[in-house]
Amino acid sequence: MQELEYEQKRLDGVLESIHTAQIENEKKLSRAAKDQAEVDKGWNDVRFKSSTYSGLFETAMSVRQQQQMLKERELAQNSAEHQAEVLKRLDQNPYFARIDVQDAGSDQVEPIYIGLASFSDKPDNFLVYDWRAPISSIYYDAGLGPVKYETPEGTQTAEVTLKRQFQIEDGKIVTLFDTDEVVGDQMLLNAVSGESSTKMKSIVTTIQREQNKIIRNTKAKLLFVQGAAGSGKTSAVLQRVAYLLYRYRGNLTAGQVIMFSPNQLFNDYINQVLPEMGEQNMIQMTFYQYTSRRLPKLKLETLQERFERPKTDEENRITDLKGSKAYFDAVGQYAKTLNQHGIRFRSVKFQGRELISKDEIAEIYYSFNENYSLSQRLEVTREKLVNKLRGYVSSEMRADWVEEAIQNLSKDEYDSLLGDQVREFKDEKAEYNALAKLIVQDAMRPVLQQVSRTRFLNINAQFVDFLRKAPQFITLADYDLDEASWQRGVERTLQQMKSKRLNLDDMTPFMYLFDVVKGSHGERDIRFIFIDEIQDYTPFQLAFLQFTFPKARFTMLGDLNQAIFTKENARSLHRELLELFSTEESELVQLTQTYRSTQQISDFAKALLLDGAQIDAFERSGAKPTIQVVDDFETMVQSARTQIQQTKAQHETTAIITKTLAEAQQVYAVMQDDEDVTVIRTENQRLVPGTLIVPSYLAKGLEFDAVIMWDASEQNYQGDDERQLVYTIASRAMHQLTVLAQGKLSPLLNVDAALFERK
Ligand SMILES: Nc1ncnc2c1ncn2[C@@H]1O[C@H](COP(=O)(O)OP(=O)(O)OP(=O)(O)O)[C@@H](O)[C@H]1O
Repeated sequence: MQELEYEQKRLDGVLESIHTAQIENEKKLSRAAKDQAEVDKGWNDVRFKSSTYSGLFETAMSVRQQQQMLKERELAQNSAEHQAEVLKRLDQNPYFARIDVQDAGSDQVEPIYIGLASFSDKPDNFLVYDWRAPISSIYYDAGLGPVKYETPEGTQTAEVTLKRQFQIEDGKIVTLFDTDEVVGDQMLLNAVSGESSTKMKSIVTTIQREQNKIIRNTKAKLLFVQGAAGSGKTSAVLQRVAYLLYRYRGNLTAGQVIMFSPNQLFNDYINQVLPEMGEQNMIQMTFYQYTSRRLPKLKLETLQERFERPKTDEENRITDLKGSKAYFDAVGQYAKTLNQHGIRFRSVKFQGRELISKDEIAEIYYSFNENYSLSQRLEVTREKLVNKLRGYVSSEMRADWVEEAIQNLSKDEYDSLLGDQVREFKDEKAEYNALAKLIVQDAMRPVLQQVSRTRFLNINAQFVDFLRKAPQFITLADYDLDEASWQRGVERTLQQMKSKRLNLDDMTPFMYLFDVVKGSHGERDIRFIFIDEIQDYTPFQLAFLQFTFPKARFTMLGDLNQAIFTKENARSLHRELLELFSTEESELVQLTQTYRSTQQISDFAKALLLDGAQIDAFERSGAKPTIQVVDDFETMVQSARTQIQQTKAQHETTAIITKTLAEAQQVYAVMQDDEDVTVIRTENQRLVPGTLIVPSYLAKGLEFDAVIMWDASEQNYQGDDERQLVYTIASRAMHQLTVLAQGKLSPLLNVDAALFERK
């Protein structure tokens, strides 16, 4: 009790200091606002003198001065504003843990209080340490006793004599307990027994040791995290972003960090975590969005198409080939041949007439010696073409259309054409020439622009040429394919391209070829790339991302058991990754403990896998999953309704996860008049509270209190390659899992009868 009193007193003191700091900061803010007003007033004194050179110079100088002042004020204001936010957050919850640490060589034991941000009332007197500070790492890493922790100056040894955890609400300590474990199980239990919500939560107070390793790793060029469903991969990685922004503050901005996520719904699900921790959000994208940004004119197949479109065996084998690293290398080899011959151009046209033919462009392109790279060739070709076009201006000035245009000029058009130019001409001819030149230059501007944007490259034709020749650069037989089957595949791609569409299989190679031909050096200012659900990427895509972000460190998270798009190929992914990144630069972290689901659900989900050995359930008890096999659709609906009512009574929410979108629509059609039911049709929707009906491929990464797996019948889930899908669906459930099936249960759900209840 004494301890509680002591801690409450200390807390009161800290809160008081926070309030004092808030008042000080308020003053700063209003001072900054006042200064701002003065700067604004200053603009009125900036005289725009533009008739003379010295006048212009003077104006520029005073503008520059104003800008400088503006910048300083803005900086002051921003930091004061930022500080206001930090203080507000600290006021709500100043800290969540205390560790007592005695550094080696020191005779003092120092209590360290850990919170979401650092706070000191005077220089070097830290009342709260940021959870990302080097010393805070101890809290997550070790129990009592001797410890080591990393500091910018090197490894430090110390002794931990106390670990204490707090829950603080409205300025009062509601719970306090001491522990000798890493992060006490009780605290973790409290954290994970909560209900699901439409937004992911931060795990800052209960980060586990293995997770902490992921969060604080700064060495690896490739950090590969293999973790079971619900093992906190995504949670840990969001903390990692926050950590990196802190660790490299001043040198790293949120705009230099990109997170590739599986779908938009997931983006929406995680986008509160960083702002709630007081950090800016990183750039979040799906690979789909990335490609559409790069190639807006080509439409990539949607997730639904990728998941549901039936494919023949031959198509599947082609897909395998196109996802391989060997195919990536094939693009590179093909591109090399373009140094000698074979580049495809489009002629440069003006008003429908061909000004420079393809052959002419090719002649220029290949007129440079073999030491030129593709990008240098393109660069000098572009320059030559621009010069050539400039040369056309004088011949074009004599064209009939120009004469006609001049004759038809109205007074206004005449004025705006000449703009600021002096209007005194020697004679009529000089006037005519001046006008003609301006008219032709105007008309040609778009052509010049196209040339400078290298539109004369015919990338579509180039890509088709590559597809046709690819068998020269890759061994088809390795993929059980022959020339004829390959060429049939090429025809299918061609058909798609006619309607400006591409599959993901083709889209990435297309972008890569485009980049290589243009000599792109990638997006070099991006420093960290995070890829969630890595198992759904192909080695080709990963090699491409590495090429695109050459300066970035990669963190890849995945669960090979949830490979619902790439299926069995995902198994070799890690090996292939090690070919992209050298072994010394890569680190693999495995997370085996799952936190999302109750022990009963985890055990059941694990049994669905053939080799689910490396999954440890967290000890949290709940009801066993139920399996109910019924005769018809109506009874399935009935059972679902009963389950939803039960979950609702406990203030929890249910998701019905169907295999396909069509099924989701079908279920929605009969349930739409029930209370609070929403169907998720596309990834661009938002998650809302209430009952959700979601197709499986959109449920990736999400979690729900209760999950109803819809129609797990033999008819619906047949092949062994759907095992991972079944596992992914089952592992979305936190407290309750209900499997419904119509007719006969899928053999994929044949697990030990002790693991579930049959209804
Ligand atoms: N250290 C932790 N403390 C508290 N809760 C945690 C911790 N780690 C994970 N969780 C909780 O476990 C659940 C699953 O975490 P998360 O979604 O990050 O897992 P995941 O590995 O990305 O899962 P999946 O692969 O299935 O998408 C979340 O509710 C998360 O809050």
